[in-house]
Amino acid sequence: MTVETVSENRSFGGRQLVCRHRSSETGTDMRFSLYLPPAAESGPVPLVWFLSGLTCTEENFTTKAGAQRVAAKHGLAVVAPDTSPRGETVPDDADAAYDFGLGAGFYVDATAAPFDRNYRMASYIETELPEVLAGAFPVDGRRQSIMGHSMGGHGALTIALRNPDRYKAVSAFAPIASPINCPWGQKALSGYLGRDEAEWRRYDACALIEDGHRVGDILVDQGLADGFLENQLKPELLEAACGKAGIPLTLRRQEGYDHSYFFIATFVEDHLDWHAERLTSEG
Ligand SMILES: N[C@@H](CCC(=O)N[C@@H](CS)C(=O)NCC(=O)O)C(=O)O
Repeated sequence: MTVETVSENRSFGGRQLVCRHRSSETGTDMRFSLYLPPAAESGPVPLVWFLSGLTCTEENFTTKAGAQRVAAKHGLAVVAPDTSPRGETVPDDADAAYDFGLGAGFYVDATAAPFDRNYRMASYIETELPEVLAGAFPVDGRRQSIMGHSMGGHGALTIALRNPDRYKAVSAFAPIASPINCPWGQKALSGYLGRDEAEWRRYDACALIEDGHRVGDILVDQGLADGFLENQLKPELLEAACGKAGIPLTLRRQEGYDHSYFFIATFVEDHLDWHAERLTSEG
């Protein structure tokens, strides 16, 4: 499997890469960013996944979150994939809206035409990209964790809930708590999966928890000045689902913070500390 380096920059003693490869899942070229800390020079390091939100590419988190310093401190690799397949032949939203299609893959495997050909972001993140990374870089597949923002927070929670043995930690910034119960999610799930709502449940963190899926514990930060809080994000639904299931959820409601990367950059160190603690403890 060929992985091409698009750019490389030294950062906090490590390497910030942007890479491109051919994806068999999406049928397109895909880009991701990968930070390798100085510790990766001497052997495989734990790998943290960051899944981004609507409109993002691999670039937003990489250039705005300031994660490299903390990742270097803990000896963590951090991968930030793109949020959808892209290219001339990839179908987009009929109105080219920002919340469906390009830049809005929602981390599902689409089953509805014409999206089912390319929009296979669940399998891409869960299966294909881990293999690509393990084959090309000094990352330790037995020590992985996952976090994300907004649509990517939904992705991180749902992927962790479906693969509890794979990820040793999960956290989210302003996640879409229950896509079944918000306009962004309803548009995405009906467009990618069709109208049968039973098929939507494996892509909804609250439904997965209701259906018996479990993770060890969850950290969520949510800004209280986030314009999407009430209509789209609804952390109270995750709080209720975790409460009922007995999943320890640390939900921090942050006064005055909005939905932007200024919010993420403020708390990214707390999240990487949380991940490092769980990635480096035995068991
Ligand atoms: N463009 C949309 C908002 C999209 C949005 O806020 N995207 C978030 C993720 S859900 C993001 O990370 N945007 C890119 C950035 O801030 O760099 C709007 O105007 O309502």
